[in-house]
Amino acid sequence: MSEASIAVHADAELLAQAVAARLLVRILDAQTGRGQASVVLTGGRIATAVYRALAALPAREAVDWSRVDVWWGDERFLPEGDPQRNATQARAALLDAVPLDPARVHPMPASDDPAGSDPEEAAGRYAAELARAARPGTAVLPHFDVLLLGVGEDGHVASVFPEHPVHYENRPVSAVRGSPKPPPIRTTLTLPTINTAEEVWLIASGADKARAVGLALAGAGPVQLPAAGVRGINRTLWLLDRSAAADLPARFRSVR
Ligand SMILES: O=C(O)[C@H](O)[C@@H](O)[C@H](O)[C@H](O)COP(=O)(O)O
Repeated sequence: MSEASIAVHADAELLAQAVAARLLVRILDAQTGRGQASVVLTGGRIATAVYRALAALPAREAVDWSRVDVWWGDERFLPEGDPQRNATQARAALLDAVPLDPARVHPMPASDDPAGSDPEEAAGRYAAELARAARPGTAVLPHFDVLLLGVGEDGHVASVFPEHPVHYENRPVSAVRGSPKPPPIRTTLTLPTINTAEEVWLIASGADKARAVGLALAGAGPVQLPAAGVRGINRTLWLLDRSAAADLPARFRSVR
């Protein structure tokens, strides 16, 4: 498990541009190293701004998009194509603009999925899809090169909310009912699943995130503040704008 490192950019727009450039390089590096890349997307405003910025980078053409696996860290349990679905937003911002192999794009199930409309079963189906892509042997999860997370004002990441029963879920993917952020029903990777990624990037912009970011980096408990429980295997990178970095603990202040 890696220690946190932090990069601070002037404002939300520059943050989105910088994260997009880093993500492009991360994908290229993964493809250079192992012939393919695996990215886990999330939802929310800053993540969508990153996807849009990546779609606008001319160097996106250097990526072999047919060898990129796309997974999701969480999803809002709504019908296919609903504009609030994280997958719908990612498609509009980036995925429809690059030549991905549709077989390597793995959205979480929609609420009107022909296989069934029960969120717990949907979480189970996604876990099975992950397992099918797992490395040979006993692994139940594929390799994730980089997993993106937004951070909520309450410190949630993906759809893991403070004090929510999802913290006690043993399966790799969980249904979430009663989400404090609408819509109330979601599916999410659990924190232990998130923490199998080689790199986890937590992206936050705006003054309303400063408290949660500060508490997470000060070592709050993960049940109270889920962002505090996130660690990538090789790297845990916090990507902040200046407003979100306003309450960093003293030992991190030099990065501002
Ligand atoms: O589906 C979602 O809503 C998310 O995946 C959620 O975890 C999001 O990333 C954060 O709430 C940050 O969202 P903002 O960037 O919009 O604040």
